[in-house]
Amino acid sequence: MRRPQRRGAAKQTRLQDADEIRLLDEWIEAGKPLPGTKPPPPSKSAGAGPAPPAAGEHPEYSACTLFDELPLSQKTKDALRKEGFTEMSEIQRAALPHALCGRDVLGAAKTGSGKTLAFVIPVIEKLYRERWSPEDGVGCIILSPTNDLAGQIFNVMNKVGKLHNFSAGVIVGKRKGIEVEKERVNSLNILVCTPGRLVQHFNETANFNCSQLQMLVLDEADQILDHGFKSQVDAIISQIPKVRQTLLFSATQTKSVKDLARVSLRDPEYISVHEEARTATPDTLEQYAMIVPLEQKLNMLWSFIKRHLNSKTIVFLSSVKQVKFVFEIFKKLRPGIPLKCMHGRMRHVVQQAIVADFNESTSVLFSTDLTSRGLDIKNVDWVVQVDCPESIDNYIHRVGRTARYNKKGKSLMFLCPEEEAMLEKLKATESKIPIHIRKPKAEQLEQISQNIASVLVKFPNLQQLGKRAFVTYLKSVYLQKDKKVFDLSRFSAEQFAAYAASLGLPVTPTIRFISHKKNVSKKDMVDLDKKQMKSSSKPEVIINPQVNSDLTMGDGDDDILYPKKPTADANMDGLDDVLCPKEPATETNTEPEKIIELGKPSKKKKLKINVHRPVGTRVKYDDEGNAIPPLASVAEEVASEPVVRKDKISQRYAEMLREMREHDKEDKLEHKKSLREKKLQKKLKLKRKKQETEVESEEDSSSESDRGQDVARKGKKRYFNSDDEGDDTVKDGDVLAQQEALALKLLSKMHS
Ligand SMILES: Nc1ncnc2c1ncn2[C@@H]1O[C@H](COP(=O)(O)OP(=O)(O)OP(=O)(O)O)[C@@H](O)[C@H]1O
Repeated sequence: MRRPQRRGAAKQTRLQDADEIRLLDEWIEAGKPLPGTKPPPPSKSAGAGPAPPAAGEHPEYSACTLFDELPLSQKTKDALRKEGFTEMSEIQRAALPHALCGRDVLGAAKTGSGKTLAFVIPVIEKLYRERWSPEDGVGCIILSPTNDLAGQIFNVMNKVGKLHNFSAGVIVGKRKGIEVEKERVNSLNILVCTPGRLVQHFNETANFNCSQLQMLVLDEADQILDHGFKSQVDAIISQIPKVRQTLLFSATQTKSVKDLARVSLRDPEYISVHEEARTATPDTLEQYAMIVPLEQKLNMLWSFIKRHLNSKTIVFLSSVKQVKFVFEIFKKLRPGIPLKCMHGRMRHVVQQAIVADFNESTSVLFSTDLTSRGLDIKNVDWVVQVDCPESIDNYIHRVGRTARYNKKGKSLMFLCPEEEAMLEKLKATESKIPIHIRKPKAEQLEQISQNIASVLVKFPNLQQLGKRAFVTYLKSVYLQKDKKVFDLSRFSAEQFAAYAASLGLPVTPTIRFISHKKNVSKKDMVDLDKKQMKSSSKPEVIINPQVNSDLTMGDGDDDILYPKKPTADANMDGLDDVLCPKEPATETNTEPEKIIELGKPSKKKKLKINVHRPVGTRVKYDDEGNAIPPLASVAEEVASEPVVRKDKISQRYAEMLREMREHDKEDKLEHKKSLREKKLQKKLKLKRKKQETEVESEEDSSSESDRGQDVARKGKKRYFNSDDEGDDTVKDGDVLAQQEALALKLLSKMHS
């Protein structure tokens, strides 16, 4: 019962579709723009909505401004409206009318201007009007240079084509799951893929057939037609029909006839909507460049991030190793904002997760050029190019990750003084890049080399990564084609050493590939390594004095790292956001890990006194608590002279001798004085005693007349007192005679 009903509904739909397709074909044919024409500037009434066409009437669509005014299927229009796309961008207005009527298009427009819809819509409409069904196999191939960009295009395709019945698939990543893919690839109508993976299917998948292909699209066409993809693109072209529609899009389009001949374009419409524009980059983008010595780049990057904690930032570095190293190190130092990293060595699912996460959060994404093209991430505030872009095109694509689709954005590029030729190229009139030079003050830089060195001590595997980051950076410069900009021979051995030190490395890694260079001799490098090995395990950063003085030259208004409060003037020149960024995010831990935590644990040590210390080797300390070796305090701090000066030492010895003699003299005088005092005391004592005796004898003589019984009593007593002096016995002679007489009397009585 239900089956006939369903069949009936399907038939009804088919009939409706057929009617719509017939109408669309007529409309497209009747209103198609003349070859080589551009749409006129949008009229003031644009956006008011389409006037309903009268029956049988086919309104002009080559000059329209709304998607609804285009000869598109109702399903596509409905999907576009649901996704919020109503008004067309410039490239869409210019490219869609030509593409819809089946012409080949070579489209160029600034980054973030909506090129994706300019090719996705014609793809869907073409297959719809050709009444393509799943059984018809591959009808369209879209080539993208990277997995992520292919995924992004596939998502747009899904949104715009969600009401249609086509099957579409994204073919990217590694070989994992390829067997399942081989079984399904022939039933997909639209393939979004990287060139390599498509060639793989041509080579390995039985019955893989693209003989019915209607359309070939190359996004980032200049890159896909470049050397890197040459053999793959040639292989693909050889496998697909010559009669097809071809669309090529990029922000930096190839004009090479050779390239175009390879993809056999037929009378292509060259649509470059911003050719006459004042700038090659979005008008809403503010662009800055700073001259930063190689060894100061990390300090500068750290200082920038610390001062823009509320900004979503993409940081471009030139190699995977550098991305990994800077990401890991900064993560350990904790700037106070979430950090992410992205490079080609990650699995595709991980890349997807990172992009999705970065899309939603305010964070810093360290990346290689993997994300420099096409990636459409919401609300990126800053693009920072730590390493010089390899070309102007590369610069345009990198900065194009911000200021997308009329949104504001800013970019900052660090250039080594040796790479200033790139600045000249960018500033050349034909480049059309309005870039401003900013000279940061030296005090704006937070020096983090020592902190990095401490992290490396704690995490030896990071030291290995640091070495590799150092080597791969130099290698990437060495391998660049543009020698006017990239020339390692302009760097001195000292600069390499300072750069290594800025990465926290204790010694400069060996750089074999530049040992043959003229002005960086092998001897220089070896000498430098030896010097560093001898001097200390913590390398010192050598700052080029010329560059350092340049850094201090900036005036206050150039301030990117130390933004000021907005002033009327700042607002006038559009620098307000640079000068006064948003308040830092409130993070629980915004401070970098202390060096102590990163290095060895700090324990309070007990003060030990070395009793076995040889005499004269006592350690002295300066005002900041640094140990001074004996006699070092007399050394003069003149870098060009010997640290310890002999004449100063002998002068100091003479002074010490004079001081000692003076002390000796004083000591002797002191000693003499104390001796004299002791003698005096003794003398005084004797004198006092003598005086007392004299007083006593005077008393005796003065009372001689009254003595009577008292004298006898005193005499008796004094006699037995042996302590009395001799003089007294003489004075007591009478008493003795009396006693002798008494004794004789008693004796005679006894005998009788
Ligand atoms: N007509 C439109 N209306 C509103 N938003 C649009 C429109 N067209 C495109 N956009 C939005 O503009 C953003 C940039 O579009 P898209 O990624 O296609 O730019 P692009 O020109 O391909 O940039 P790139 O050169 O960097 O690859 C996307 O977020 C997209 O959704």
